[in-house]
Amino acid sequence: MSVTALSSAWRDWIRDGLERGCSQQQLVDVMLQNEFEANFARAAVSVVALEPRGAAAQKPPTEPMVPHRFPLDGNTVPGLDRPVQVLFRLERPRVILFGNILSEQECEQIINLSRNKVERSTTVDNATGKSVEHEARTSEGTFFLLNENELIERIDRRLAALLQHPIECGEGLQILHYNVGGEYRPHFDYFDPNIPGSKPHLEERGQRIGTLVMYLNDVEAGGETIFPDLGLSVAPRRGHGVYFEYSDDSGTLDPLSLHGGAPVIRGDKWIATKWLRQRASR
Ligand SMILES: O=C(O)CCC(=O)C(=O)O
Ligand SMILES: [Fe+2]
Repeated sequence: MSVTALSSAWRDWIRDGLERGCSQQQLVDVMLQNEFEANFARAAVSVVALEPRGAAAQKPPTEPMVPHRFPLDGNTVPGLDRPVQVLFRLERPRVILFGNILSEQECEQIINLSRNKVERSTTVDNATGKSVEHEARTSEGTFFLLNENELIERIDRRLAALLQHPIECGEGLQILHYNVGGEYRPHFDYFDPNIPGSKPHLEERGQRIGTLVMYLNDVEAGGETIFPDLGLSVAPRRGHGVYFEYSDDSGTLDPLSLHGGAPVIRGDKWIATKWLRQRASR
């Protein structure tokens, strides 16, 4: 199945690409790699190319994106290289639990590639924007660059098609490992625009707009992803992933997206997180 609807993220991506000097054909080629239908991709690029500059600023705020981004035929998401299921969906804020995003083997492979690389996790310092260790985040972690190897490339492509967001506008996969007692206390994933430390991040790639937390193993007890203000907790299950959004098309941030990783009670917990950004690196 091909993608036949243009999200605002793709529209912004086309506009940015044109401003950076990419040819229309280069942009169309990337869209084809991301499962867009050829005529649609060509039309979309030429329409955006004809829009007056600064149109983004004049665009009226639109409704928060709605689940039609995931055209459902039955309860699986079509157009991917494996049958990803939708297990539950909350409309506002958007929270979707997907099943079967990753195979058992892919989960194992990611854990094995990460086991010797993980280091104590950090958080973004409010004042400086630098990464610092913090008691609120007692996990260890590592990153993969976009398309770092064949496995990560396959997964990044799948996630771009699933979330209908260009690969370049995603951050590299982050891997986290929590031992017993390890947790990530409730926090927002978006950069708080009122905090000086957010500035370099916002200038570089814009705001974060959504998060997909994928579970790489089953956890014997604890380790749920919790949304305290929604009264929602998601139990980790290998291959599943919980996706949530916190910024609508007009850039309004949603504090209901407060979330965390509850302490692991028994066993350990491995996750892979994909953060979506408004734009690619400049
Ligand atoms: O551990 C979890 O379930 C949540 C992780 C998380 O919030 C994050 O990586 O930003
Ligand atoms: Fe988070």
